[in-house]
Amino acid sequence: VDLSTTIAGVKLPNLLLNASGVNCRFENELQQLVESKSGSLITKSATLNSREGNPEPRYAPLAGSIGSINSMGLPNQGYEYYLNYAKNFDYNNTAGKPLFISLAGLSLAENKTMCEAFRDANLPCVLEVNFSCPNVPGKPQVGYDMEAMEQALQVLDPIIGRPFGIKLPPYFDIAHFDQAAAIFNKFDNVVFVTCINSVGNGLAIDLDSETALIKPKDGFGGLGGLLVLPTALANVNAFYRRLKPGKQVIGCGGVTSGKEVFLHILAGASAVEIGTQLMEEGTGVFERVQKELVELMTAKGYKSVEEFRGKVKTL
Ligand SMILES: CC(C)(C)CCc1c(C(=O)O)[nH]c(=O)[nH]c1=O
Repeated sequence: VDLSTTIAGVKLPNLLLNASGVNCRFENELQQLVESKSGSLITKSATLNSREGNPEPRYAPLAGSIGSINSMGLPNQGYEYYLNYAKNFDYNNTAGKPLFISLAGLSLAENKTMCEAFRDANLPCVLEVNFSCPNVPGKPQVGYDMEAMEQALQVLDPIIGRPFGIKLPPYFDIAHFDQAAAIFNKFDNVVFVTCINSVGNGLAIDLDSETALIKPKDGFGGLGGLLVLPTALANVNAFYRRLKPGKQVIGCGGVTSGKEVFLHILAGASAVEIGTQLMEEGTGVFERVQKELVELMTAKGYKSVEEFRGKVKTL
């Protein structure tokens, strides 16, 4: 069974990787991913300067293993740490794993500086710009501001100057799928979108203590895990149907087993990320999920993901 795939011109030995933000802030965590059965790895979204992030508790699993909530606040080592990691990365590593770099500038100027630095370094890593990053205070995140998103791409696309991707928040209105896809179709270097980032501003409350689970933002935080699966599949399929040929979708959201990876591929995903389940289970999740996916594909008679990618049937 062939689980390999190619994204932005780089070959992933298998289509599984971590969701940016989980197990990928520090070099030792990234090394664990290199040594795991993932097909590639992505770094924690970087800002210009290093950040400690929000006060803890800032992540919590939800009761009944239905998902997670987080308001990490972009804790990261600053973009130069990840640039240096990318410079020293062994691109010919035994597993042949490519490296993805996530950037989340707190302003367009920050994103410009970081993209220029990566361009000048001319490394084989693939950039993913996190559009869930905040915009002007009081305005919605860039991903929810179509004008700001297009303007950001008009500035960043020529600077990045080669194939890159965008991490997107979930959309819930068909008109937003149409508007966002129309924007991405204008930029030839935008070769993939990663759907979805966490479902924004949920509130998880503990019944016994009558208290929010996490400290930042009065307990408001992004939702992940199984509970976001249908929203993730919809976003993957909406962009799969709307993006020009040659552009791909990386699926993220709700993956706990081989079953959900299969569904993401059926919806149109070319690669699939694991966040909450990786946080809860550790990097062994990649071997388990890969085995389950192979068993499922074999039971269904599929030898490669191409045979069923995007082939979700409708009634
Ligand atoms: C939410 C932001 C802090 C603006 C960006 C970083 C981020 C975070 C985070 O660092 O809180 N958590 C997520 O689930 N997704 C993200 O993209």
